[in-house]
Amino acid sequence: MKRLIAFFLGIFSALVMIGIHYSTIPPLSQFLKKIELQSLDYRMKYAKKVPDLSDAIKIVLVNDATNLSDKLAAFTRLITTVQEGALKPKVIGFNYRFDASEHEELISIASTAGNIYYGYSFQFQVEEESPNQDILPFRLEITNIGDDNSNVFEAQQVQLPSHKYLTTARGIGFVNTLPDVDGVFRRIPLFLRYQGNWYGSLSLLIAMEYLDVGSVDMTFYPGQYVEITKIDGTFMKIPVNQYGEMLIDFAYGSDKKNGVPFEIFSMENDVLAYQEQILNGVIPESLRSLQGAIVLVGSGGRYPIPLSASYPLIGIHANFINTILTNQFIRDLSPVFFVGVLVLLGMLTGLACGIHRWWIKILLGLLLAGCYVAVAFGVFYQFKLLLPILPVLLTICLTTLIAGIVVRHPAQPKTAKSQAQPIKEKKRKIKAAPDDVVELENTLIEIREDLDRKSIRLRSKIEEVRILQEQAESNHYDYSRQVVSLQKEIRAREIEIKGLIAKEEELRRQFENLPFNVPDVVQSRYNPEAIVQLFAPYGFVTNNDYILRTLARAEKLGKTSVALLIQGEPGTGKKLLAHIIRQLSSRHNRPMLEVICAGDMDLLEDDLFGHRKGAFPGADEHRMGFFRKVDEGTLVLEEIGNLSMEIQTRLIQTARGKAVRPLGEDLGFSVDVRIIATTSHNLQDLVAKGLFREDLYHYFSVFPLYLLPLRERKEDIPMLVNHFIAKYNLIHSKIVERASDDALNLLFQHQWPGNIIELEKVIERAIAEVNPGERELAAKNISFEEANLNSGITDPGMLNYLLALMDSQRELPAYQPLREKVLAEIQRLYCVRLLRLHQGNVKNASIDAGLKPETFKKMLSELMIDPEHYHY
Ligand SMILES: Nc1ncnc2c1ncn2[C@@H]1O[C@H](COP(=O)(O)OP(=O)(O)OP(=O)(O)O)[C@@H](O)[C@H]1O
Repeated sequence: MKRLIAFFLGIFSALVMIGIHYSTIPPLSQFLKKIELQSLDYRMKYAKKVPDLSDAIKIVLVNDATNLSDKLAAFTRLITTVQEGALKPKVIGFNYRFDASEHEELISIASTAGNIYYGYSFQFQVEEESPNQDILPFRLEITNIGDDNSNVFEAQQVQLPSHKYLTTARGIGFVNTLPDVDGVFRRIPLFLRYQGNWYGSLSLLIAMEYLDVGSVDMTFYPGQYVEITKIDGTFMKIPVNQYGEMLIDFAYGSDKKNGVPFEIFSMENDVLAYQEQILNGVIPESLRSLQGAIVLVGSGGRYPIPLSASYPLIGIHANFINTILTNQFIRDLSPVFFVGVLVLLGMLTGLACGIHRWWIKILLGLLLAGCYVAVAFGVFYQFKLLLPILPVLLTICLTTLIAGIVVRHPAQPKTAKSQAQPIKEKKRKIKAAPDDVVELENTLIEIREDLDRKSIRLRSKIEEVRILQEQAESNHYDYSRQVVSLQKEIRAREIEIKGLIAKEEELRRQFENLPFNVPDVVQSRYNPEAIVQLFAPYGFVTNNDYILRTLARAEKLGKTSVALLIQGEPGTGKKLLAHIIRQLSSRHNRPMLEVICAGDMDLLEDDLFGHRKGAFPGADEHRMGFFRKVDEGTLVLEEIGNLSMEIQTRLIQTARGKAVRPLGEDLGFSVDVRIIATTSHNLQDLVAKGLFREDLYHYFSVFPLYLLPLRERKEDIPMLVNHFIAKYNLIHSKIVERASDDALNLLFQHQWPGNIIELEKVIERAIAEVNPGERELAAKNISFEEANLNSGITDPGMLNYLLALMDSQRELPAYQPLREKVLAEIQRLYCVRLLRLHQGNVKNASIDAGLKPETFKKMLSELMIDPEHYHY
């Protein structure tokens, strides 16, 4: 459904793009306009392509403008009369304004020559009033041009419409001597509007003449292009802005490295200097090229480019005419092709919208925009076709954004991975297990076991040294040779162990850099039936694929002696799994101890590592500590995330060094203990907050096992219910066989914040309530509240604390940690009740609590409570 919405949004975006294209240029802000101009500048500047140059254009520069009219009259007479037109150009354009009354000779020579234009503009007739003010169809009648000189002179007064980013010219013919506001010369006008009339430019006139389009139909679409239909039916389009100005690439011809592109003659040095020669019938070879050419006469700088000279117009006209003659103007794109591109883009945008991760969406949007720019540039360079970049880019970005908001995806339920391994969460899930990953993990297990073995051996060597030294002291025998050789061995082993640790570290990093989650890969190979059969006798019931995979991995890892970490919310079965792992391991008949890492940390430290008699006041006896008590066995450390930094430091030393040093002892005792740690915290977060040692985290996190919360595996509920019915039938002497459908429905609806332990309590109470002889648990027997409250206390340390507080025999706990713990637990219970009441609605819950939503949210995140879980 969401994909469909996204797809239609894509189509919609395509329609928007098409709409933008076919409407007149959309009202872009001045800012955007500026960007557009700058992008054009950029293209012009970096268009390194050498332009095609028409050899039809010849430029005659007037070096010295004194007696200009006479000079031009002499020149005109010369080239139009000599040898019956041997030098006669096709068109001559004077880039000057002359007053007919003052320059009679020149005007009369020019007007009789027939192909000489000395004005700057011509007026043309608008054929009809277009219903659409934006479109101006007209017929260009070149034959009329120049007949009425008054138009020429009137045109001198034209003031172009002023525009922030466009040229303000002083009059037709003087255009583009002024730069745009940003100092760049950009345009040449094809058309100018003056007193309600439109005027065409000299350049246009000359170009039309040369192209033999003495009479053409033109349609001027301000802001888009001028369409010129030639007599032979072919047409061309010249893009113009809304003021009739043509975008012209001044880079053409301005490449000074390649020299001046057009052939240039100097009026005084090349042309008039040969006057006598020419009149005698000898035409210098260099001047022959004027015949049949477009001759532009004007004064100016050395180069026919419009950037520095005071009269740069011939450069502009030459460029412009060259552009038309060589077809280098930017053409419009075929509508079919264009629509095709837009629809494709729209659909891709739609697809991008269908992806739920916002950053992928943004990346895709940018990628699409990048593709579009690349296509637009490619099309521009290859075909000289212009794709409207800016509006389309804007549309792509906007549509992606809007669609991102509209196509909302529900928050993803936290998966096993997301809690178990936040880093690896980012990685792709894969179905098959590549052999090399399994291989890699096996190697890691081997290294870890090897490390353990070698550390134990190292310990025994150190022990030997100690014993020898003690014996030497008592029997005065010299053992120094043996001691030296042992110490040598110890050093060698230490180096070996260092190497192994480095190797382990490297492999661990490799795991982290793999593009997928290692447990997922390794766990994907398992036989569900075998796993169910293996775990059922231990009272572990499940039907959930992920849990079965976890059990498969637990079985594999369980057989080894490596330290393990079991993660999961309270009541998900971590302890149960730890017990089973121990049962499956070779240490099953060795001692096992469970320690809740909570309460007074000093006491716990003493519990774990022990002390020597007299180590501190009140230490009347030696104390072994749990590590030594369970030597060769298994130590389960519950809620390892609660450990103080001191204990963490001693723990990693003990775990790595395989030796425990009780308080007050100089030397450590070797111990071979397998540690299984459990936690309901996100240890990585604790590491980030500086509350958990990174090395200890890595020590355990290499082989993590994660148990899903019950709300994410509700398919387990019926099996679990049956399991607990059987268990509590025995205890309460009942004969219940099953739960009714209504009861099961009720159980399915519940979100189980207390997980399986909560379910167990609900069933236990229901069984207790059921009448003797009844065979079915009914919905009425199910009640959650009390169970919730009981299971609500999730921190085992909390209970320890409270017990210690109430039991006068026990040591009084320290106030500060007690206060923090109790407060945190109360906050947690309170928040959970509130969220349940408001079905996960944070805003309402915060109002109820009299807190700002942000404060409430912060509190939830500190307590690691996800409101989504109460959204039912
Ligand atoms: N898959 C299961 N099948 C049957 N019983 C289960 C299962 N998982 C948990 N239980 C039962 O639920 C109860 C809670 O399990 P356990 O104490 O192992 O959870 P925990 O995660 O260690 O809890 P906490 O973090 O609060 O210590 C136990 O009675 C256990 O037997």
